[in-house]
Amino acid sequence: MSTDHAFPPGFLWGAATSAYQIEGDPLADGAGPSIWHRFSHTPGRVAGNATGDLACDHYHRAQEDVALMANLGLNAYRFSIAWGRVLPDGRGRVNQRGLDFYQRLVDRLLEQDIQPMITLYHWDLPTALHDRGGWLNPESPAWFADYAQVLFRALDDRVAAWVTINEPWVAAVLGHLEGVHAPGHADAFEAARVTHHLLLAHAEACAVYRAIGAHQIGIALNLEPQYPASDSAADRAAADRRDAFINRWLLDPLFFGRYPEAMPAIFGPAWPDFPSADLERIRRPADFIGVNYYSRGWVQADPSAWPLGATRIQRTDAPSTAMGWEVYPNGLTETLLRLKTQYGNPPAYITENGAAFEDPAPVEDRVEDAHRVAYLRDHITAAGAALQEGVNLRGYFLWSLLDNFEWAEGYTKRFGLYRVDPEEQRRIPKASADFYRKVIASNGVGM
Ligand SMILES: OC[C@@H]1[C@@H](O)[C@H](O)[C@@H](O)c2nc(CNc3ccccc3)cn21
Repeated sequence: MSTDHAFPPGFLWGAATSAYQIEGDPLADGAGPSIWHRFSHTPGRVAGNATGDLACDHYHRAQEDVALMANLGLNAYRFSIAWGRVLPDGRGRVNQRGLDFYQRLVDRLLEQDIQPMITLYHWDLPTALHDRGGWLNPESPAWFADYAQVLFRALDDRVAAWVTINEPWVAAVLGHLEGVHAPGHADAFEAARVTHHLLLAHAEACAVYRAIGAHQIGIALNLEPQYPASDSAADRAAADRRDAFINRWLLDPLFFGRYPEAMPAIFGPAWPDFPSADLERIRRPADFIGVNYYSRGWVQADPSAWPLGATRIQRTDAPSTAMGWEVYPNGLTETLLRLKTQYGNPPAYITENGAAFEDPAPVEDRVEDAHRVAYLRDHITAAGAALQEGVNLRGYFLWSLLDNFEWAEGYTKRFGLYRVDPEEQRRIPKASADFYRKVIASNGVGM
């Protein structure tokens, strides 16, 4: 069978980044601090006590980075807006200099025929709102809708697609249950309410957009297919629980207006009785689903592992990335096919896909990242296979354009097509950049 999966004309080939991970200078021009600024400046929270103060200095190098995107041949670029740059207090007063940065960025992208896809929230809540309860506050969906409206009015004439929230699951579970992401809470009673308010925030922003917007709006979910480590009934049940916990917890309310039945059993008393009217609002039809795919879960039953009684185990007989995530391209095809067979085949974008590897040192200003080239080739081929099965896939956004601030891992994990070291700020091309340029030029993976 040919592996040359031709993609349809108009398919979007993009790259993805987020504000806190690449911009640097988070308090410039009157910006207000975010929970990631506070978290990364708290000793011991991030590897090497790294912060986003430098990152890729994109706030001052945006023109250079847009030239890189044009040189790759991207026809789309997914980036996020730092809420605190636009609304330093999270609400009310607009910081025009912060908004102007994004106006200029959008205009530069359009000059290069690169379509902007803007993520409104990629985890960097203003501390001013966190100090009022943050996503635990029932007012938080309204705060988000007001912020979204400011951006819709300022930019919707030039922006093809909006993503409301990036990975509500990660924001809630890593930030409020496991405590390894900002704001660093480890409270069983927070994650379910934070997730619910993030979904309501998505719904309220969609409602505002329906009234004033003219393009597309969606949400980006981290979707990870779960497989039992053995065919034992215990492992199969554990994989089902982890599938509900990671995938269906978000998919089912967004598409069916209900949470999976497993959730109250998983969380017990920490699972509130959510009003059905809320679920009806959450079920508002967004225009597309964003799929952030990296790997699959290989799941073993483990009664000691609260709250699931299941753990994701590292396979020793399969290749994995520097994050310890198994390289499993078929999981991308299976995840996309699931959206077709179980969730009504909605318009979908792969809003993130990529890998961190221990890249070799640059030689003559180039990095030979053969592992990443292989990962990308296999996953783009897997996306093409899903298209051939009738999945309503509209685009692919590679994570990431640049090596950047990888959250709690700091700068120790590199996902970029270009190598960046914060202390010197050069953009050193990798072999994967050349590979991706060829994929875009031929609209698919050849041979
Ligand atoms: O880790 C790579 C990227 C990260 O840099 C992005 O900001 C974020 O959107 C992102 N999401 C995933 C997949 N989900 C995930 C699961 C567990 C921990 C962290 C992220 C990977 N990534």
